[in-house]
Amino acid sequence: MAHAWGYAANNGPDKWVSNFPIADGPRQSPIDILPGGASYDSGLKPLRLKYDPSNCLEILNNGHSFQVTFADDSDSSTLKEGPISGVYRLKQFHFHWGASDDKGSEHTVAGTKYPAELHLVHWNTKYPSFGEAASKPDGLAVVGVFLKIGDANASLQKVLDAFNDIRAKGKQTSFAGFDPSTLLPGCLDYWTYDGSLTTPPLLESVTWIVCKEPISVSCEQMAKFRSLLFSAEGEPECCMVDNYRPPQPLKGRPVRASFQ
Ligand SMILES: O=C(O)/C=C/c1cccc(OCc2cccc(CC(=O)O)c2)c1
Ligand SMILES: [Zn+2]
Repeated sequence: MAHAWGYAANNGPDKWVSNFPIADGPRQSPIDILPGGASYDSGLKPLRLKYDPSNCLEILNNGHSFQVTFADDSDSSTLKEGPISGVYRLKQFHFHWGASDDKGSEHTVAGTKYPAELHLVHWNTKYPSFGEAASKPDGLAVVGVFLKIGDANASLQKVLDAFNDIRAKGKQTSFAGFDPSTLLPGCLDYWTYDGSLTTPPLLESVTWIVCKEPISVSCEQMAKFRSLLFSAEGEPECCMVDNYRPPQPLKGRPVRASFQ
C-alpha cells in the first residue's frame, strides 16, 4: 500500500524518514536562507521564463496541496538560463501554506516565515519525462515565490475561483488559459542552491530558485486556501492547512545570489 504520508502528528515531516530515509540526506529542502551567508555570483544569468497559457490543463486537489497541471509534450512552457543549463519544461505549480498568516512557507529568510509559498515545477528535457527526471541530480528546477499579506492578488484570484470544484481530496476540474507568469514578482532576483522535493519521495533532484521578492495575497485570499480539505468526500472533514515541511540542515551547501 502506498505510504499515507501527510502533515499530521502521526504522519508528518518528522515521521517521513521511516519510509523515506533520504529525508536525512545531504541535500534536503527547504532551507532557511541567510542572505548574509549567500554569495553573489555574477555568472548567474537572469531567469528566462516563457509560459503558454494554452498549455494549462486542469486543477486538482491531491490531498497534500492543490496543483495546476500543464501539457508538457512540447517546449512551449519552459525555464531556461538562470542557474541551469538546457531547457526545463513546466509540469505543474502548487502552493504550501499555514493555518495562520504567521507561517506557511517552506523556505524561510533569516528565520522569517511567509504565509504561503508558490512552487513552479520544471523538468530537464535531457530526460524523457518528469518521472525519469525526478530521479536525477539535475532533473528538476523549482521556482519558489513567497506570498506576503497585502493587496488582493487578481491573478491568484483566478485560481482561487476554481476551489469550489476541488474542495476534497481527489477532486479535479478543467482549468484552461491561465498564464502562470502573472504569479511572478516584478523583480526576478533569486537565491539558488541544490536541494530536493519537499514532500515524499523527497528525491534530491531539484535545483532550487527562490525569488527574493514576494507577491501579494490578501487575508481573505489566504482564508480561501484554508477552505480546501486534506480529506476526501465522505471522510471526516480535515482542513488543508500547515502543508509545509520546515527548513532542513544545509550540510555545507553553498547558497548563491543572482543579485548584490
Ligand atoms: O507515488 C507517489 O505518490 C509519488 C511519486 C512520485 C515520484 C516521482 C516524483 C514525484 O514528485 C512529486 C512532487 C512533484 C513536484 C514537487 C514535489 C514537492 C513539492 O511539493 O514541492 C513533489 C512523486
Ligand atoms: Zn512544493
